[in-house]
Amino acid sequence: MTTTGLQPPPAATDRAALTVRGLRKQYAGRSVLDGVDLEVRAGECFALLGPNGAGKTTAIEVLEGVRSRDAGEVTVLGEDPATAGRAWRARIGVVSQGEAAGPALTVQETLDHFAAYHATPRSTADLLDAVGLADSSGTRVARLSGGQRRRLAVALGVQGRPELVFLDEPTTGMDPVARRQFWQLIRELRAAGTTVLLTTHYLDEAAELADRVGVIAAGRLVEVAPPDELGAALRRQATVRWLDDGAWREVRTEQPAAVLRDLLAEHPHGEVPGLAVTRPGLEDVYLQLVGAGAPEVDA
Ligand SMILES: Nc1ncnc2c1ncn2[C@@H]1O[C@H](COP(=O)(O)OP(=O)(O)OP(=O)(O)O)[C@@H](O)[C@H]1O
Repeated sequence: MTTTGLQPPPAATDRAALTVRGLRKQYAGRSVLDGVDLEVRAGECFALLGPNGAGKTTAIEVLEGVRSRDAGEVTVLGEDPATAGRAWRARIGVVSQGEAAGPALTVQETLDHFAAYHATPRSTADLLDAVGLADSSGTRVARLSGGQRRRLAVALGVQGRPELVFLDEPTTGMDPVARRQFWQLIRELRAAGTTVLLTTHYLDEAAELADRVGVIAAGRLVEVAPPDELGAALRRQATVRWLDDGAWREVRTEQPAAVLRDLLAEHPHGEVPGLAVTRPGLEDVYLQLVGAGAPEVDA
């Protein structure tokens, strides 16, 4: 695997790698996906965020062609995953939440074994390096830690040089070093033009890797935007906080400078005690979008 140094990644193209229109899915009459529309461009890294049970895995499995849908149009690399054949499957890589390999083989044997299923597999040595498993190549899969198993799953998912790779919570259980190693792998895949669709609960991961983030809640995509533009209306709101005779005062405003001017005019000879101006970060915005407990933003 080659490293990309400090070169910027190539821009995603205008060509769609996948499109989803009106995707619906129910389990036992309970709606999990309630009309999802989504387009991921070729070469793009797209992160799907959402709380537990929001339907991320269901959506990704429909796109992988391993789960049926009740309604909607889905096109992935030009084909409907529900009917696409082996040639199409060879063009996608899958890292699911489940176990990716049997327990009896070693890491090296596992990668060598699955290499035979691909026309032009990445070399086992490169994969071991890329996911940081070189020192564990002789370890049986049964003896790997949870985080090491995730690394092996990631290696297997990208082994066949897929055009499009689906990663469902790829870094769950990984230690911070392994996560950063994984991030580097994703940057390298993206630099090579691979389209990446991942789900994650880590907002820093989405911010670090994704060109765009989609937030799914109550069966719908409630917002799609680049990470630093997510919840733009919410982010415009600043909170000005200060101590007034020992009691905290707080004002939410789109014009914090005006509030500060008034405050400074009231304190001509000294500091405003406890003064702070903050804006919501990605986590605050996310919590607002999924309706989970962050403070309301006033107009
Ligand atoms: N095979 C199934 N049969 C019945 N219900 C299911 C099935 N698979 C998932 N569900 C339910 O559908 C909802 C969405 O599940 P899904 O796994 O797609 O969510 P998720 O967003 O991936 O969650 P998490 O972040 O916890 O992985 C959940 O309430 C789950 O219990």
